[in-house]
Amino acid sequence: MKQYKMFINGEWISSANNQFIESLNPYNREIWATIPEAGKQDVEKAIEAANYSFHNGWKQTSGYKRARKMNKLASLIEKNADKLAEIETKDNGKVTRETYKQMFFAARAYRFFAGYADKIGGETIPLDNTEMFDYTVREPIGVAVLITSWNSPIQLLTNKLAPALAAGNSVIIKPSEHASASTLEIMKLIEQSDFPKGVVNCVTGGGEIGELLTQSSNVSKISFTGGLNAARYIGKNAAENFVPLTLELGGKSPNIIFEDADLEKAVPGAMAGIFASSGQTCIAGSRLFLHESIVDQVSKELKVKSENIVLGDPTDKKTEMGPIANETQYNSIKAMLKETEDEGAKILTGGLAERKSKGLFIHPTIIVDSNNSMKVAQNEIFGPILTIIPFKDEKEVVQLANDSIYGLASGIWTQNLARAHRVAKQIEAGTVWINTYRASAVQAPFGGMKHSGYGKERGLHALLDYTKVKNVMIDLSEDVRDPFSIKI
Ligand SMILES: NC(=O)C1=CN([C@@H]2O[C@H](COP(=O)(O)OP(=O)(O)OC[C@H]3O[C@@H](n4cnc5c(N)ncnc54)[C@H](OP(=O)(O)O)[C@@H]3O)[C@@H](O)[C@H]2O)C=CC1
Ligand SMILES: CCCCCC/C=C/C(=O)O
Repeated sequence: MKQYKMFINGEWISSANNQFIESLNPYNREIWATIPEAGKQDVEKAIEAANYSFHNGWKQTSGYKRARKMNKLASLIEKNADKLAEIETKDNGKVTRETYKQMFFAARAYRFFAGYADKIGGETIPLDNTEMFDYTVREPIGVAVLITSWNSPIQLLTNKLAPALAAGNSVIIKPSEHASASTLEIMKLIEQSDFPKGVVNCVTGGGEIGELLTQSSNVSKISFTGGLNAARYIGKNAAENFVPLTLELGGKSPNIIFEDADLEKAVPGAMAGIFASSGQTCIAGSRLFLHESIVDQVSKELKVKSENIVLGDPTDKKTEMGPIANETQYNSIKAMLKETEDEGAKILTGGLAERKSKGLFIHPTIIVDSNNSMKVAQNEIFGPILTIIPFKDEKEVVQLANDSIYGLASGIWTQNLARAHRVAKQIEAGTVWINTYRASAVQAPFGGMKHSGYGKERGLHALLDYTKVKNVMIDLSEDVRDPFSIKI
């Protein structure tokens, strides 16, 4: 049994009250590691360490020096990709064919943001009064709290940590209690990358630890990936202390296939949208809108293909879908499937079939005879459940696609260029994929609209979200000013 420790102020520590959480492998349902369960004392220690490091050196460190450490971290991630992928898979059941690739994507992100670290400049601003000189500087915000979910711990962490460090902030990380191990493995690499102690801290434990962190008046930025309920608490806490917030929340993303689409590409695209990661991804294309003329053909193809998906050991390269990441999520998916049947929608394939192995498996499931108002089409399931909804024309499908509280991602499949742009313009979502789905790039800003959150991760937008702008105005004239009137 592996016994992890937390990383606070450059030291590896157990929780002050010696409590811990057990980590369960969702494939064999064996407890394989223990993680410290932090208490108030540990949280306070992390906040103090992060503030001390920020004010005593880190905020004055040059971008070039920050970049060198980040590039070192990137190389270490690449070197340890196998091990990191294996640990992440053990913790959340995501297939290693994806987790392994994600490690190189993470390394790429650290390099991308490292490239920006020594280029965070300001602007000189021409004023109406030409005897005044005005410029801006971008400064790090201070101590950032980074809270992540269990579905892709390293990727979600990287989306936050890379821009936060590039901009010169100190951080306190709180991974999900369901999958903290890979984040703690990253802390080992942080230690080897020569970041000053206290710049990167990681406290582990449940939601109450996140609550304590976000209630603190000694943090200056919060970035959260998770669900709506926790986001509401965090939003209130952030508002109490006027702390800027980035929220990456859920989705119920529309994937639209028009009658003129190249179905050879669109069908695997629809599958990538919902069955990759066993559907446990915020960008899941869980609502598949099919033009009425292709519903029968595409449904049949999807049924056959999804019944051939290889479920099994997530560490086996041949496995396409691993287990559901944890018992809570597994039970929540099962409850939603039951509700779907009660609502009168039909399960074309998959559903609540008994699992043959010990693991927490849910078969790839396709729902038909449903409409966009049903709960299965409105509630985020975070599992391999695809709802097929027919549509008549462009106008109707845009209205249906936007009829959701969420606005994270979307897909459009068509060979008509004008239609692709027209629909992209009308869709209320932070990401629109055209003739692809679940494609990723470190340069492209990612983040939701509506209840999917606000703020951006990845790309230059993410970096700027970890900076604050200061304006400096200098009077170059020899004038003695009128004290009782504004100077313009
Ligand atoms: N937009 C995006 O980029 C992504 C969004 N998500 C969304 O995340 C959700 C699923 O993740 P899940 O982990 O179950 O979500 P939760 O909101 O339950 O948890 C997310 C993180 O927040 C912590 N947390 C829980 N309650 C609080 C609180 N009151 N204050 C501070 N922190 C808290 C959790 O701790 P703990 O788990 O230890 O209790 C965890 O670390 C889905 O809605 C999904 O769509 C997921 C991936 C990507
Ligand atoms: C443009 C894609 C960004 C995805 C960020 C979070 C998703 C995690 C996952 O799919 O596992």
